Amino acid sequence: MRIVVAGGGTAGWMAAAAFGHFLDAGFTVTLVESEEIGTVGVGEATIPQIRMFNQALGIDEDAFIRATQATFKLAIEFVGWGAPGERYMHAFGDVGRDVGLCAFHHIWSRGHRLGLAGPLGNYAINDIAAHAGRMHRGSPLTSRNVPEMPHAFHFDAGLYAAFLREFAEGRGVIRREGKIADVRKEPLSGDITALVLASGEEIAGDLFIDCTGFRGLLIGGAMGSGYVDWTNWLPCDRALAVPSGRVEDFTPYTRATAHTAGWQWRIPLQHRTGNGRVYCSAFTSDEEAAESLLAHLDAPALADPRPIRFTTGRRVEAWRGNVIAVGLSSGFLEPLESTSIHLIQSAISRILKFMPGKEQTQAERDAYNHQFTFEMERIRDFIVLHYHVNQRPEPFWQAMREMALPDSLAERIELFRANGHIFRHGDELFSEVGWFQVMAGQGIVPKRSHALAETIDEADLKSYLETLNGLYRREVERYPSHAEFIVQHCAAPPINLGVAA
Ligand SMILES: Cc1cc2nc3c(=O)[nH]c(=O)nc-3n(C[C@H](O)[C@H](O)[C@H](O)COP(=O)(O)OP(=O)(O)OC[C@H]3O[C@@H](n4cnc5c(N)ncnc54)[C@H](O)[C@@H]3O)c2cc1C
Repeated sequence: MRIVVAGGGTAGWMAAAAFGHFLDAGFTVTLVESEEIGTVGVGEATIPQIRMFNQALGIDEDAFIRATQATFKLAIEFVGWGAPGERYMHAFGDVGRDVGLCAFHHIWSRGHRLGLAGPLGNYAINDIAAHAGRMHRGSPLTSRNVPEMPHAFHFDAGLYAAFLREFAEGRGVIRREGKIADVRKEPLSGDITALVLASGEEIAGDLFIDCTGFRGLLIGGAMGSGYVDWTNWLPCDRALAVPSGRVEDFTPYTRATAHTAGWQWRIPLQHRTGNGRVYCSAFTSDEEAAESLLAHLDAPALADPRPIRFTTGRRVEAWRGNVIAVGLSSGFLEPLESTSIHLIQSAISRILKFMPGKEQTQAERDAYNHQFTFEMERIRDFIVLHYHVNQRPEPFWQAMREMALPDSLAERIELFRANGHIFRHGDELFSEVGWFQVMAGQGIVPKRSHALAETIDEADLKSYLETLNGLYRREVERYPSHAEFIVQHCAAPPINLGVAA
């Protein structure tokens, strides 16, 4: 069985690394990439699932951090999303602890209504550690009543692809440099039989993984799988990315700050900080966006802002014929919750589960595409939630507030407003805890408390919340600072990136 991966960005090299690691005799894996075309070069914040990918491949975490100039990530801080000046964290891991059958979010909501609860983040160890700029890995130091802190990473996308390339080539993946100019097809089935490079060389295969980025060269170009456009719900269509100088005390969290017609990311790495502005071209100009981006850096820019254009949405079919799209070729959701690299990982694990043979059936493709669509739509809803529930005054934000929502999201918000219920649907990515942090963080208050939360004595409720907060705070005080933790375990060699004139 010959697998051909088209494209060598994050998606291409993650796929090649996984195939090289998990598939042995009977499979060959060839990756084709073009240095001339290059990669999108962004995608530097992740969610904790990336650790499962690294662990499955047997990658040592500290070696990976050193190789990619990575830092740890415990949360995303949202600044100005509910209203200008407000801020909250979407922290990884649990918030509080359930009491019997009563979920913590119901307990907190009642405490909040009675004026007995502090901010939600007081009850999430990741939030407390992120605010304090502290880091710890593994079992808590003091007490088994304190949870572990799940973490992810910020890393340099270019260094990550290089790291995975070395890993993949070490496991037999063959890399071919060249520009894909055409494809050969089997006349009856329409399946691709070979990629034709500009040099005339042909690369034959049985299964083609399209990792050609926004171009979607194989899935869209050769196979004609259309695109479902979600611009009506997520109208931001441009981004500007710019690195800035290293900050000494880097935060263990990503920051996403709302601005006039979009938002700005800040991703601190060991050697520099990644920044970018995502914006809606119907509400602001490229010049305004660039000026505002540069005015909100916390260190000098190291280059000129790099423009990127995109259309939010997904492929109608991510698997068509013998082509499966992975990464940006399969669709795009803006990086507000750092989900794209996770979607790559999830697609790779789905491909490995299906592991199509030479004879592929439509039933397999339908099942795969159904799972892909479900996953994308749920994440889409989560991102739309951030935009929709706002009290910001600018025209862009008013339009976001007034837009008609996808039914699946409208139902979810209505249920939460009524009595604080949140239910995870199937194996969607974000749990009740994630949905709750964003709903509460952006100011949605349920009208009624859950009946079980109502039965808790007020004094008990107060003492329970105080105990949890005290326990987590005392634990976090023992942890080293994020910067100290990195020095102790995984400091990367310094890189001098210089400062743009
Ligand atoms: C503004 C922005 C910010 C983002 N931030 C995040 C984030 O914080 N976290 C996150 O998880 N994700 C983020 N993403 C998404 C993330 O960047 C991508 O998911 C990731 O980089 C994967 O890209 P890719 O490999 O699919 O495409 P690319 O990186 O574009 O790679 C495409 C590859 O295909 C090759 N190619 C294309 N055409 C040809 C051809 N004709 N012949 C040969 N080779 C060809 C290219 O050379 C390249 O190697 C962000 C995306 C954008 C746009």
